[in-house]
Amino acid sequence: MSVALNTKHLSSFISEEEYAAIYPQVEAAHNQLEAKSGPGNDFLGWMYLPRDYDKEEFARIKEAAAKIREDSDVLVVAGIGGSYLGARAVIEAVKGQFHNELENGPKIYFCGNSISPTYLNNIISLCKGKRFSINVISKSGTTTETSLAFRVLRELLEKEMGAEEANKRIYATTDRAKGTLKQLADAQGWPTFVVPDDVGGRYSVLSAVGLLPIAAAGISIDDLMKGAADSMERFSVLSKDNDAYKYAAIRNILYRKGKSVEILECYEPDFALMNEWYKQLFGESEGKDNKGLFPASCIFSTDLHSMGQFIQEGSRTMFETIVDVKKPAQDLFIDPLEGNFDGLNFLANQNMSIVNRKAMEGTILAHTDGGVPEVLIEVDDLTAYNVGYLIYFFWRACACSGYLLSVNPFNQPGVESYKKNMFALLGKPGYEGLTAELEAKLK
Ligand SMILES: O=P(O)(O)OC[C@H]1O[C@](O)(CO)[C@@H](O)[C@@H]1O
Repeated sequence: MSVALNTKHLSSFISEEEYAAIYPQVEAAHNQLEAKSGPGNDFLGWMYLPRDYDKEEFARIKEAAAKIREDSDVLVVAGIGGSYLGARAVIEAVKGQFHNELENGPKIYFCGNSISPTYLNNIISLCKGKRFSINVISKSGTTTETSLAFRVLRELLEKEMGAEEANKRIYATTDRAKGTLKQLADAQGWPTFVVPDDVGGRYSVLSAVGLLPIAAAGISIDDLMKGAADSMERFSVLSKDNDAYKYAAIRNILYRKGKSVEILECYEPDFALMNEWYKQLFGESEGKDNKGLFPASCIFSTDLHSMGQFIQEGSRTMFETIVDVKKPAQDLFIDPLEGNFDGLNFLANQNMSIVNRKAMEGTILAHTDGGVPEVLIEVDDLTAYNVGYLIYFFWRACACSGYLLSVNPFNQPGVESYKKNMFALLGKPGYEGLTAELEAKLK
């Protein structure tokens, strides 16, 4: 099985009776999802997306990706949140963090995911003098971070390549009909791709939002979708053996026992952006109505040397969910060293992945002794197929987990507060009433 939940380290934290007691609630959450009767039911387009996706658009995505790979040294992807994280997460998980340095295809850079002028200047430097293309991604078409970066990069592209050529190198992924970006794209004749109405940002990686940059990175989107489709077949069925639902149940049981932080962990650094993707997925879905597990993340053994002390002995508020990647993309045989000057010959004559595994096993036992529940999500490897599989697993689990918590897992009203204040402080027309009040608070 590509992805499997392993609960063997949980026996001292959760009893069989507790699993049985929460099951009727899992059943109710499942029924709400399938009947589309729960809160946020207009955002359930992800549920059967790996089967029902737009095949004609999928073919256009592949064509656009092939063109980008042919005519571009650089692809800049402008987007934030769900319009950023999934694409980067899949690319780094499958191709590795150093894909830009090690692969022959176009370099893929992401921007519009902050308001840092330093970051954007660096992106400009990476594009200047290169044959570059832009994929601007925004469902709303109005997100400040994305729009600002896109405005600057579009100008650069037009200056470097002329307006006519620039128009052939801008790919807009946005709403089917509404929004400034859609209007602009139509007026300029840019190829456009659609963020489906019923798919929210954090559930959009398997739409054009993620698929175009992922395909441009040379990853098989067929494999990615096949993995997600197989995962959908398995995790859309109600049963006590449904690992996605069981994971959701575990999260809820632990939350009710005062474990208010979940740390998603992996012993592969290439998973770091998948951690970030997970944080948006669960954070925006569950953190509302003064409820929710705080989604945190670590890469081990790296963070064992920074966060390890806290996890072992700090306040007992967290549990750990470890994504156990069974087979690394590459292994490394450790040769013995004559003289054993570094004292490391006890590690020799085996693959480095074994050392990584022993570090994981030792840590799990130590943290369990420290009172931290340990959940394992086992995945064979980080190929496109299995990453697609994992994505759908987390989607299903998250939706169920949100309903178990009695929140609407598909909205994110809280995100507007910072935007409103920022606009007022920047003097955006329409926000004048708030400006003086906020400025007084800042004095
Ligand atoms: O695709 P858009 O509309 O630019 O939004 C980007 C992100 O911003 C949010 O709406 C939050 O501000 C996220 O939910 C979303 O993924």
